[in-house]
Amino acid sequence: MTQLDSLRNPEDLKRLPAENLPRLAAEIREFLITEVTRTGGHLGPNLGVVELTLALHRVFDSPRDPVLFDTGHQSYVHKILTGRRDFSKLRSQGGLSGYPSREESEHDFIENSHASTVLSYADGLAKANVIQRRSDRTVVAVVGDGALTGGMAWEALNNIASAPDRRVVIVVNDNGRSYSPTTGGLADHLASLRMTQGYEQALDLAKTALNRAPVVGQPLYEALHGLKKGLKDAIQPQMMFEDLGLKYLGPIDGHDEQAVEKALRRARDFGGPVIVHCLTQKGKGHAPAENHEEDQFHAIGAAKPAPATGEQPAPAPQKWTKVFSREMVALGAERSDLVGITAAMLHPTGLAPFAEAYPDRCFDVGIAEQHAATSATALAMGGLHPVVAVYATFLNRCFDQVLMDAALHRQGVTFCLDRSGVTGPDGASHHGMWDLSILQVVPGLRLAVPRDAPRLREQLREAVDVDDAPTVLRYPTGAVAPEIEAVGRTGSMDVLRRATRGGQSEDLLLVAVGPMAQTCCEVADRMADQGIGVTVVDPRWVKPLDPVLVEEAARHRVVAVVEDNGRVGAVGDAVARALRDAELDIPVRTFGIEQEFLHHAKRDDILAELGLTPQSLARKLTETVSRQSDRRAAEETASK
Ligand SMILES: Cc1ncc(C[n+]2csc(CCOP(=O)(O)OP(=O)(O)O)c2C)c(N)n1
Ligand SMILES: CC(=O)[C@@H](O)[C@H](O)COP(=O)(O)O
Ligand SMILES: [Mg+2]
Repeated sequence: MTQLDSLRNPEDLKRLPAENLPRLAAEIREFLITEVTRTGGHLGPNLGVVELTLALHRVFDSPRDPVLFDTGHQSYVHKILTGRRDFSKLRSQGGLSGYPSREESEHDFIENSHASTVLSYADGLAKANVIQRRSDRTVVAVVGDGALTGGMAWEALNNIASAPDRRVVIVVNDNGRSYSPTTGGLADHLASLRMTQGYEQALDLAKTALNRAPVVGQPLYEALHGLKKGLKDAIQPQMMFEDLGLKYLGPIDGHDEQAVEKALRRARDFGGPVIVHCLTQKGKGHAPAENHEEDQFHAIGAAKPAPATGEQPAPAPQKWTKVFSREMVALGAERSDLVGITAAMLHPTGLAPFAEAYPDRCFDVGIAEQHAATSATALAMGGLHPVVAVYATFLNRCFDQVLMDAALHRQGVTFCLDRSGVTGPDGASHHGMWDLSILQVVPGLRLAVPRDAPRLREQLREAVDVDDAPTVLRYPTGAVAPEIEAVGRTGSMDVLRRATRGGQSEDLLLVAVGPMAQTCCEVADRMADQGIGVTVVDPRWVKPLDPVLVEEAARHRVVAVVEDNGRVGAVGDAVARALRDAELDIPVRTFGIEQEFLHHAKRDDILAELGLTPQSLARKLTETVSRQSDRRAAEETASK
């Protein structure tokens, strides 16, 4: 039986002799490498917190002492130690979430995978403990060096530091990386702390060596020590936190489980807010991850089945991100005013090649979308055209900045939202199902949803040519959709299928939003087989809607809109409002994501569950057209 097999809960862990822990850590690493390599997931971050999580659950009493994780992608070890070891369907339908899940365990608190929130939760829970006189409980928050570059973290620190009676232990999991090396002044500061620790070790080595050296040894060591003291004073590494009123312990080797335990016990017994600064390595213990320069296996895909003997592996499909990435590099050569901005996701958003080609024109602001949006507004005011590349779900973080900075000041900022719509394995807080709704209310903002690669290229160019309003493009995760050429264009709207019956009044106008064009064309083909005339259009720019869409609708009996976004307040509602404003009494059906938090599963499986498939849509719309025809026939009969 392995050590891991003997563990059922944190109590079992607490009873383990310390000398057993290195072997347990090795077993956990082996488990993570085996399981996550097969399923895909955040292997690197979790390999980096094995000893740290062991120490957390040996020192604190979860869930009485809530153990909170920022972003939550590094909570696999926490799950293993709290009785969840079936990783067979990790991040898949019916399997474990890749983040903490309140439904899964009483030991889990934060399901939101948006970074930089954990300290706010810690502050709130600590206040609740004081008010409810739970003075013997400690709130523990694990926050990464990347998450600490988010503004919310400092709002929370400001509050946590203001009350010395609140028992909060902040564990800074400092591996020097978000995906790429963490950027910014804070990152430099943390680096200086790491250096301090490096100096401590170097000095210890020097002391040992020099003490052996006759005569010159001791004086030389004193000189070195003076240098280090001076350097330490000069950098004042821990002073920043202590000046805030937070006790600082560290830096500590985050892979020395006993050292972390010792520091955590000190922090717990301190009885007030304490920072325990742990130095860790992303991907620790797995050389391919440790040596992976781009992101140390921050998030890996599921292992692909080996091709049958003799077969060549299928070429990887082109991704939406790659199309954006290449067009940005091309545009960067044509436009010296183009600048790129990322919120700590240079590679995942595809801006890395642009940064490589134009290093002075690309900025990684850290996990700070709000700062990204407002500093982009100022870059535009300064005569440049910024392109802010973020995941669609993270745009929520800077909605006010889009509204009250970029739009209010009518500045030409282009936001490119990758991973829009249903994403899949990252669950509720990662699906990009909000932007088509929330952006509808932003005055002057223009919103494009390209249906395929040529349109992404075309509309990115159209967007960066707009210098008096924010523009937004949004596209999904994964492989780019097949190209669909228009059979005509009226205004800025592409016609993809013209109803076959011709004549004044066609059965159905199907408005395809972006990549849903492929599904809508299949719907039209299915319905044509039933003798139903369907026109399919792609508005391309869904805000503002081109008036030609209303004119086209007037020639149809039913209008339907299909979009990969929450239904409420999105494009479907905008089309319905435009028809009402034109006093057109035509029924409008809107198809999209019901306004609920979606679980984790494969994108295609979720789209099928939502009924956003050709089969389901054709069936529903055939019924709608039939009911509308019957209604019209009845009205005609009644009017005779
Ligand atoms: C608001 C927000 N923006 C971007 C992301 C994408 N993201 C997920 S993890 C991560 C890096 C986190 O770095 P760190 O906090 O240091 O944790 P580590 O992965 O190093 O353990 C980022 C940028 C996010 N989850 N939330
Ligand atoms: C935790 C987080 O926000 C990211 O690591 C995310 O899981 C990556 O998603 P992609 O795999 O779509 O890049
Ligand atoms: Mg980090």
